[in-house]
Amino acid sequence: MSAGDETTLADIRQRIDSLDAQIMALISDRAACAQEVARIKREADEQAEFYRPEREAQVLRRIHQSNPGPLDSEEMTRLFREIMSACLALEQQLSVAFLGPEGTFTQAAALKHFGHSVKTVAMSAIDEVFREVESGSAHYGVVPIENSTEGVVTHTLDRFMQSPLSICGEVELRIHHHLLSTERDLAQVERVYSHQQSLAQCREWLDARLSHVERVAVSSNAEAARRSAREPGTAAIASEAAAELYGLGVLSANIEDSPDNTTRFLVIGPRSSGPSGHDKTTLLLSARNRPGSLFALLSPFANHDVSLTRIESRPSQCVNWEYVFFIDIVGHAADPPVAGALKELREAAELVKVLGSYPKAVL
Ligand SMILES: C=C(O[C@@H]1C=C(C(=O)O)C=C[C@H]1O)C(=O)O
Repeated sequence: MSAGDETTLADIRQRIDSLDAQIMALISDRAACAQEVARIKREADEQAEFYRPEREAQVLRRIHQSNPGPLDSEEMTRLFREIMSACLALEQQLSVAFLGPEGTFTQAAALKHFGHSVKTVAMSAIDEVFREVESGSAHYGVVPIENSTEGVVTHTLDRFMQSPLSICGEVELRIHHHLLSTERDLAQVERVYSHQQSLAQCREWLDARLSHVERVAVSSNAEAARRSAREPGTAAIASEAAAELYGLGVLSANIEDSPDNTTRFLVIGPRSSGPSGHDKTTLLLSARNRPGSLFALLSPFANHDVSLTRIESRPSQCVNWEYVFFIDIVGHAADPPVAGALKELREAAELVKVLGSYPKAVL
């Protein structure tokens, strides 16, 4: 490097220092605005809602769409996710219950959705996450819904049948599995712990690289990491967060057989979200037990041009009805086409429960 390069570097670093000072001043201005918003909300209503998922989704969408580069839009949006999280924490420190233990993918989903300025509280079962939010001990909860890793979808769906809570958000998370261990060498690994689903999702890799090694299924990936940390000669298949938390090294990264393995989570809270412009609605429906009843449930959506993105049937836990249907549709319950479909549906169905309208996941 020449003396000229050194001078240029010094100049650029000086510019970076000055930009950092400006960024800090701007973030502080933004934080002061959030405090002002909090004051106004508190004055208007003692039980004020500080967290506004629809507003946050709109802010993040705007950032995602208007990012000029060179930073990737996802990266820029993540930075703003954290700025907003810190601003909201000035208004109110949120507590978010999640399906634990510490280091699970559900915790990663909670932090992805709310940012790192919330307090996450580990629960040992989905039912406990619901109860923690129902009792008001936690403000919000995060539970897996379409989960290729923990295999608990039906549990979450069934719990909605008896819960007064609403869905106020969704989170999508790319699932990467890593082989974690305190050992430095694959040859030292004699046993691998993980959740049964994760073992299945890494089967080809395990067959190729660790075919001789015992595979032991445990209750969660985080539990696998916890055990492996205490037992020499073992490894766990789990997330990067679990590696950090339990002091394990990454022996081999991204060992999942299918690289685009995504899991969806729901955010549950006392009420659903306001309209953000790009929303989804989840409904719980049951039909009268007679021929053509499923058709009667679905035709109102077609009549009002509302798209269905998912339909799931579950045995009802009631004597009156045989099955209930969980249906995801595009749009907010307050959007005219959805409102029209719901009105028509209420005449045809035995039960129509709007589990929640919420912004489509931005990140
Ligand atoms: C500032 C507000 O409150 C919270 C913080 C937000 C932010 O920092 O941008 C956005 C929505 C709310 O969760 C608001 O309601 O506008």
